[in-house]
Amino acid sequence: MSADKDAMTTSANDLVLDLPGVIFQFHRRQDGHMHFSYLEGGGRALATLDRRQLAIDAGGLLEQLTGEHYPSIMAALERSERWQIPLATRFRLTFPDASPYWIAISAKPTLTDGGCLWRGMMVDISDQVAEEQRLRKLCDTDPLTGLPNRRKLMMYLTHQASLSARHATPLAIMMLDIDHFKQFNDRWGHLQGDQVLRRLAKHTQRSFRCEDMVARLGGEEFVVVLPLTTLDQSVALADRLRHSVASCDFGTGQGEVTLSIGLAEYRAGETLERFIDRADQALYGAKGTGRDRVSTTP
Ligand SMILES: Nc1nc2c(ncn2[C@@H]2O[C@H](COP(=O)(O)OP(=O)(O)OP(=O)(O)O)[C@@H](O)[C@H]2O)c(=O)[nH]1
Repeated sequence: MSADKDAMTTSANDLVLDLPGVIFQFHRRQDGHMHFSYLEGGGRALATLDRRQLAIDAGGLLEQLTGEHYPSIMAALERSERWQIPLATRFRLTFPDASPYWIAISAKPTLTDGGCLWRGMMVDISDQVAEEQRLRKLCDTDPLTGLPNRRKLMMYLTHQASLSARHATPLAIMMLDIDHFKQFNDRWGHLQGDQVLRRLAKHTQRSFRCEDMVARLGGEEFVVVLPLTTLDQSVALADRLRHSVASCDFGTGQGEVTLSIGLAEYRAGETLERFIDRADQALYGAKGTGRDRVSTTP
């Protein structure tokens, strides 16, 4: 028999060991007991799993390995069993001292006397998820400063505004703009201008708590979202930032960079456009009354 023919007649049992994932049969009894009655395949994740334990009782180990994803896996099993629809979900497997694996699972349910049996496969999608995360970060990040961009800002602000409206908690935003930046660029050059934008981004981020988001709206305009902060509190924070920036050397000497800052506190029910516009109007108020100042009014 030729080598080609040998390769074609390889049995399914041999093939399964070389799969880049696993095929399985998983049973859940009505009393909640779960086990894998079959689990074979290749791939990095399977090598680290305690298959003997999973064959006897999978519940504890699954809960331990999937952590915060465990409830959503259980909910997906529940839906699949109740409606007899294919199980299709993804989850993270976490092992001590190793990076987590992302696994996609796809299986067909069959009702049995004592519960439900799923037959299907699990595939390691860690590389794909890492790529998705890289692309998402790229979509959400301003390339010059590394700060969240307008898209990310709007998503965060939408979430914070809804929390503020639901819990009646304060939410403020700070709109900041470098004064006479055109003159700065003209005098020191565009590259030095870029350097100022990068350093100001870092400086501003370091000045706030991690739940406050500093984003670049575009040009020399930045926004800081301040959850659980009233207008009065935001005035104090803005003044502190303004003073620290004015006394900082961004590479061309102290006092070369100053900020005008506009502030607004969210009013439940108003649109985000209106909220941002009020902060913008306040910023124009600060520009119109001399710059290097903080304003809450147009
Ligand atoms: N270096 C650099 N400059 C930028 C960037 N984005 C916008 N600018 C410059 O920022 C300047 C903004 O100018 P203006 O809108 O006239 O505002 P301004 O000169 O700061 O004046 P006021 O805001 O009224 O104090 C323009 O010269 C833009 O070219 C950037 O990414 N890098």
